[in-house]
Amino acid sequence: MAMGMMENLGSVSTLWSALVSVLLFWPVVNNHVPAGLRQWLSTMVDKLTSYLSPYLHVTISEYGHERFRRSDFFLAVEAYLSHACARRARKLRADLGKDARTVQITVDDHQEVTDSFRGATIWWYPSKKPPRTNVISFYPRDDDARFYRLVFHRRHRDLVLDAYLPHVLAEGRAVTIRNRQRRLFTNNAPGASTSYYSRKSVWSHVPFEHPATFDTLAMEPADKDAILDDLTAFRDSKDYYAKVGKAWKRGYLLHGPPGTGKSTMIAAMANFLDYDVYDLELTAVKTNTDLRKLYIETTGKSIIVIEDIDCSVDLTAKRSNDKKKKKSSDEDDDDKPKLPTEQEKDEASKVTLSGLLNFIDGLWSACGGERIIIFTTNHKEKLDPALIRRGRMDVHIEMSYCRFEAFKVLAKNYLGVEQHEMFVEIRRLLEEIDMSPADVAENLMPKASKGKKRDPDACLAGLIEALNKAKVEAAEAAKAKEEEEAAAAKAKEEEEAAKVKAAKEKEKDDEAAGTKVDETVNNKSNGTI
Ligand SMILES: Nc1ncnc2c1ncn2[C@@H]1O[C@H](COP(=O)(O)OP(=O)(O)OP(=O)(O)O)[C@@H](O)[C@H]1O
Ligand SMILES: [Mg+2]
Repeated sequence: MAMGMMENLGSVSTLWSALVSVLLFWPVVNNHVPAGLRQWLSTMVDKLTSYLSPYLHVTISEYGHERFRRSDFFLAVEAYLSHACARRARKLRADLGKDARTVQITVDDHQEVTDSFRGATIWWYPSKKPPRTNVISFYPRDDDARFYRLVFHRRHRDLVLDAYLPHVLAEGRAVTIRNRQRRLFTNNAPGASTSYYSRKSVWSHVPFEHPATFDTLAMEPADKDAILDDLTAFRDSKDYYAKVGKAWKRGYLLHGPPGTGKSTMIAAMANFLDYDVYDLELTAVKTNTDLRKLYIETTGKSIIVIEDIDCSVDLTAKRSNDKKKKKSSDEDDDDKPKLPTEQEKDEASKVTLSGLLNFIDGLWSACGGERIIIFTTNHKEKLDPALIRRGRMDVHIEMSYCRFEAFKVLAKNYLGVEQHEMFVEIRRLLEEIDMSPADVAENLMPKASKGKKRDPDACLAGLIEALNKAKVEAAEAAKAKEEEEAAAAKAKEEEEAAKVKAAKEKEKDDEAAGTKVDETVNNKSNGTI
């Protein structure tokens, strides 16, 4: 920021600057004086105007201290002005947003806009550095860099510098976040490179446009409210996490049978929190180092997801093998340093459980905050307890089969029906039959092939039919299982009986053999054979 006098804003400052321009800048603009004299004149103008004018100005440059990166402050001001003041401007600029879909409206260069803050009036003036025709710049941006200049009365100096500018920064950032196109990142796309040495980004992304929300998510209302409360508390707890010295992150484990809404829940969470989603495919990560790099390249306000964690890497087995290996090497420990074997080298270059634990909560989690980590699995019991203990996976959410309350949400979403006479029957069936919300939803969809319009009666009748069919199938499956178990038990019983019989026969044979030996011994002692 540079402070000094302003030339052309506000009624009083306009007068000053017009006067100054006419008297002093005219020859400068026309290049009628040599460069050295021009600079001296310019300095004198600054001194004179700052002495005489009651107005101060602050300049916010597009490239700040960094030559290749647009200053965050500049971007925040741009967003703030578009949001708060553009309505009052007469000249606007329209650009294509970063996502190349939305139109971004900003205040045009040289277009004055006014803002007021706690009784103070502030004039904003977007502008552009004039090109320096006789200078060849190494940095092309030097010649077309834009800047914002704000002008205010000097009696508001403290208010503007201490309160207004921080307010503009915070508001501008909030607007940027609200307007941004959220993204779905993946490490398993052709454009992404997970190699540590590659210069390419390790993530590639597409716009995140999943329509799921908590309103459309079918689950018990009490469970849903508990999750919403937890997410809200997390989002608003920046200060709390800082106070207790914890990285600002939270882990969720979503477990349950297929089709119960785990992936849908993740999308609903991302939409609720307005976060990006990083879909981490562990099987595509070669080493722990690559895993670390992936973590470092995630940004705040994001959800990092590892789906089907039990299938991704055989982490449990690896750790127990490691333990066994360690034990056996301890046993024949002869105090000699050993070089790693080829197999050990190979193991070291893979993603291991400890690598994943580091990923979740190690040193690396210190870089930035506001991240949610979600694992999903169909088999919670297969996971290593270390991976899902509280503190890593803070909340365990069981996604279960569709019961009546969840069904009501689906009926409302899919059919627009909140009450129906068939609900009583459906409630009874759902209480005794395990059907996933995905299957229930499928039955509520109109059958396109029949070319029918969405008819709630037909859809609900179809669901009842499907539930009854599932009931019969479940009964048959249970009967078959029972029979299988009975057959297995019978086979085991027979096996046991055969074993007992064989043992008895052996005993009998042994006894018979023993009598024969006794007789021989007796005969020997009597002198007869
Ligand atoms: N609880 C639910 N609420 C609303 N829709 C659901 C729910 N569960 C499943 N669905 C519907 O079923 C489809 C499949 O659900 P989803 O992919 O979320 O299941 P999942 O639990 O992730 O399954 P998997 O374990 O196989 O990954 C979704 O597209 C959604 O339309
Ligand atoms: Mg899923």
